[in-house]
Amino acid sequence: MSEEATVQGMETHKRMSYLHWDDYFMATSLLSAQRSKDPVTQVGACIVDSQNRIVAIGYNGFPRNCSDDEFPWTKAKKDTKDFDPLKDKKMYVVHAEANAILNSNGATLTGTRLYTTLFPCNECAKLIIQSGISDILYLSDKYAEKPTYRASRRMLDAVGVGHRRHVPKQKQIIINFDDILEEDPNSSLNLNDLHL
Ligand SMILES: O=c1ccn([C@H]2C[C@H](O)[C@@H](COP(=O)(O)O)O2)c(=O)[nH]1
Ligand SMILES: [Zn+2]
Repeated sequence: MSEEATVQGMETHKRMSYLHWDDYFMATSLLSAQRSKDPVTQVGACIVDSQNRIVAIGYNGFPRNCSDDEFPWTKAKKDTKDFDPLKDKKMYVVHAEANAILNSNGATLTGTRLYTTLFPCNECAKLIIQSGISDILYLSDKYAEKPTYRASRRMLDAVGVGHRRHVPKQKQIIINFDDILEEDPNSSLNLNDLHL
């Protein structure tokens, strides 16, 4: 039997395949990460209050008006003879968590949860602690062994900011603009006409 009960083509029961809150907020972070121009790691973050309202979102990128085409997206290699620290993206990138906190526009973040696609670094951990965020849910912890991430964990543990890896309830969430347009008889938009 299908999840949505149907009588004569009319849905009579609530839809059961709706998104779980945590998947919803992590998916929001992932969607936000899609805005990032970083060719290696795209990070998205979403801050949510105790009533499950999104307070702010952010992704990793250069500061406002610092051109994505002028500043470097490369990682400068330390042990090479032409090493130039000014050619390293880390000098310029604002991290996703920092952008989310800045985007909260002064709202109180005490007791909020942060959903992030990557476990936060030490600099982000400082901001998270100072802003009063009380819990972190993350997806990837790919840099766990690096000193900056160990320092982050150390600070978060010292002050009791919770952190756990989010285990998605759903394997995937598909967003297909075509589906919406196809069921709209008034849509004159044909996705094949879009210039992407
Ligand atoms: O807490 C964090 C840590 C890192 N980021 C961003 C900063 C960079 O744009 C990438 C990491 O790049 P790699 O090439 O994988 O080192 O992730 C962040 O937003 N938040
Ligand atoms: Zn960071």
